[in-house]
Amino acid sequence: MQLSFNQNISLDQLTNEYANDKRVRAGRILQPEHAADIYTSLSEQTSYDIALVKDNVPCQLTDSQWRSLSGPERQKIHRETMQNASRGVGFIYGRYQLSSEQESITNLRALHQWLNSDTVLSWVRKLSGHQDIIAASAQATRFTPGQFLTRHIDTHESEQRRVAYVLNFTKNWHPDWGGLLQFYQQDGTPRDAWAPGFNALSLFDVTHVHSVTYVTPFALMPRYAVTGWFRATPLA
Ligand SMILES: O=C(O)CCC(=O)C(=O)O
Ligand SMILES: [Fe+2]
Repeated sequence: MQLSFNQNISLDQLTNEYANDKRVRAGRILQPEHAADIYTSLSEQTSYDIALVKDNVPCQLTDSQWRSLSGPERQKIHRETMQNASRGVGFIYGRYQLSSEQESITNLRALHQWLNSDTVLSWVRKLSGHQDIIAASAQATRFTPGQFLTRHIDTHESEQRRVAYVLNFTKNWHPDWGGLLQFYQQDGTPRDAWAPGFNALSLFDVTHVHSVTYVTPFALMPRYAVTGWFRATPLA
C-alpha cells in the first residue's frame, strides 16, 4: 500500500491556518480506503503495551508482564498512577512503538513510510518554518476507559522534536466520552479541545501545553491514534 493525501484537501489552506497559532487540524486526510485499512490494523493486529509511570519512571509493560503481576502489585501501580494523576502528573494508555526499519504490521509500515516521505516532510517544513525537520517518529496508541495523559509539552532535547502530530482513527466518538486533545495556556488555564475523529490529523508546535483527557467509563470504544513528532534528528 502506497499512501497519499486525500486529493480533496488543500495543503495550502492548512499551511495558512497553522500560521495563526501553530496548530491546525484536518479531517479526511488520507484516502478513505487507506484509513479503513489502518483502522483494521490498529484495532485487530496491534498488541499494545501499557505505558505508565512506575516508581517515578516512565515505562512500558507488555500484556504478559501485566498479567504476571500479583493482585497487590497491580494495586500498587494503580495507586501510584492515581496519586500522580491527582497532582497532574503521569499517564496510562496502550502504546505500540512503530519500528522504522522493520515494522511487521504492513499498513502501519506504509503509514510510517508516508509520514517520512518527501511530500509530507517538505510540507511540514513549509508549514512550521522548521527547515531542519528530517524525520517523523510514530507510535500507535489506544486509550480505553480510565486512561489518560496529563498536561505536558512535547519538547525533547535529544530527539529535537519540532511539530507533534496525531492521526485519529476513532469513528463516531462522542465528546462526552473524554479522550479530548485539550490545549492549555502556559499557566494551565484550559483553552479549546479537539475531539478525536476518524482519518483526522492534528498538527501542533511541541511547545503547546496539552493533554488527553480521561476516557470515561461509559466510552463505547477505544480511542485509537497514530502519533509522533516531526523532528530534526534521524530515527534510531
Ligand atoms: O493522542 C493525542 O491526542 C496526544 C498524545 C500526546 O500528547 C503525546 O503522546 O505526547
Ligand atoms: Fe503530547
